[in-house]
Amino acid sequence: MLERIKDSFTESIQTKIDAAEALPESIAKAAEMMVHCLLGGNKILACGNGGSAGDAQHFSAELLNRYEVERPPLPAIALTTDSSTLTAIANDYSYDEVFSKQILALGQPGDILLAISTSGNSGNVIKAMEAALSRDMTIVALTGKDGGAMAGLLGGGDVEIRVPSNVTARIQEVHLLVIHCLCDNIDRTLFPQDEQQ
Ligand SMILES: O=C(CO)[C@@H](O)[C@H](O)[C@H](O)[C@H](O)COP(=O)(O)O
Ligand SMILES: [Zn+2]
Repeated sequence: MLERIKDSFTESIQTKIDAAEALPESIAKAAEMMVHCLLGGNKILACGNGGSAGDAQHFSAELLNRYEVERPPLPAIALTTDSSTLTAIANDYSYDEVFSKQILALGQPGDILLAISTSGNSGNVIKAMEAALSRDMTIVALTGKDGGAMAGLLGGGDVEIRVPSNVTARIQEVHLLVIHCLCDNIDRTLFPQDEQQ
């Protein structure tokens, strides 16, 4: 078991080293899109399943509260938290529509969907992307593996941040780092401070 634990650390570190080579440009582009969105008075909607639902909530909490810099709250909504809405949509329609119906209600042109899936194949995240596109929103997709069906839905104005790994847990571990990089970029672009490095 000790060996398995050490192997998990090694694998996680290696995935982050690989991601540090592959992802900075797409993370910077996503952060730029988010800054532009927020400066325009728009908001960011986030969704995902399981661990990725936690990531969506982690992201919205950093924006609504704060990341590292003292600054005003920024507008973001995790679509994963309202159990009444989620159960009603899943019960009356289908689980695939739990995010898309919320986006059709709340999404405005210029808003961003942060769509998180390690496989890129979660049906409700795919439907969320379709709903976002129908609302003239742009998409930042956090994926892994081969990008799945999500990769094929993205247009030129969207960005995919695909973690170079086939292991769900390792991909999730990098997704969290990517989310913190996005928050850091947003903070430092919108609220530059002398004492920041
Ligand atoms: O956290 C984990 C696995 O580490 C799980 O809860 C995982 O997020 C769930 O199985 C998700 O349903 C996987 O969905 P996805 O990443 O393929 O979109
Ligand atoms: Zn997990």
